Amino acid sequence: MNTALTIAGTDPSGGAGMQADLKTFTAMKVYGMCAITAVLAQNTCGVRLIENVSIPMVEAQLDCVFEDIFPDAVKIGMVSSIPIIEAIAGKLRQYGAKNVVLDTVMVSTSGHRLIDEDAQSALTQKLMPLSDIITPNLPEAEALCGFAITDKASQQRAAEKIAEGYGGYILIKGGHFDGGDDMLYKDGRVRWYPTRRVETHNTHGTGCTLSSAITAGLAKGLPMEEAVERAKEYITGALASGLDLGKGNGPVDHCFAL
Ligand SMILES: Nc1ncnc2c1ncn2[C@@H]1O[C@H](COP(=O)(O)OP(=O)(O)OP(=O)(O)O)[C@@H](O)[C@H]1O
Ligand SMILES: Cc1ncc(COP(=O)(O)O)c(N)n1
Repeated sequence: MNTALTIAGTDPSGGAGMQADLKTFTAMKVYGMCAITAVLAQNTCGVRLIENVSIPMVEAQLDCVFEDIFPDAVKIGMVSSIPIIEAIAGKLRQYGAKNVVLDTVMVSTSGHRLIDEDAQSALTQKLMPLSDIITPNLPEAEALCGFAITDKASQQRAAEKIAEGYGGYILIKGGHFDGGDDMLYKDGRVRWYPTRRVETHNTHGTGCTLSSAITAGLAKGLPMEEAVERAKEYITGALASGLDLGKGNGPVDHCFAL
């Protein structure tokens, strides 16, 4: 069985963070593992409290995984502080982690900041160089490229700008364009993944789910373009299934195909 590790924060209501990642790994028949960076009190309505895990605990969790069950792919989700980012970068380098997917989590759907403002540059300087793909949404891509993205042409220019300091794949998700398409970019090559828009407010954790589905595909040995294609099919199916839970933006149905 192929194996995947997520390094992420928690969501006790089960729709985002490591809970979403592990459900996605399981639904895609990959053995899922998890190192927790922060414990969050959150639900479909919003984030109430965040407690970062200590650095020795982050490092020890990663040692436990890498020394025992070496993951075929690794996803990095919420990493909120500079010391946590540095600890993760050190361990990924020490163990030679492969197939690294970096979901550049900055702000939750509910508008809560999930990364310290001063940690954003550590994310780009320390974790991006270790990643095979980054998966920013539109606001995150704007933060990375430094200008506004208003249409497909500027979405592509943003990827070109981000690529000036980064050699991996860049997937700029178009979800925040009200059903815009996702764009995969590398070395001047562009591939668009059309979005079949689902009319729903239940979108909590879509970014987490898409990036962990890509991670599962890479763990199975799929080439990047195919891993993104399968992941896009998976998130569309999970949204379209019609699960309706919670009082806010509900979770997607990770188990729609089981
Ligand atoms: N209503 C929708 N219908 C179809 N696909 C959607 C919808 N909303 C989001 N998606 C898809 O879900 C994926 C993640 O999208 P989005 O751009 O919302 O990322 P995100 O902002 O990181 O997600 P999150 O809500 O977890 O923060 C993309 O592939 C996007 O096209
Ligand atoms: C632990 C954790 N990681 C990531 C997200 C972003 O997901 P969303 O933007 O859908 O709230 C989240 N809410 N919680």
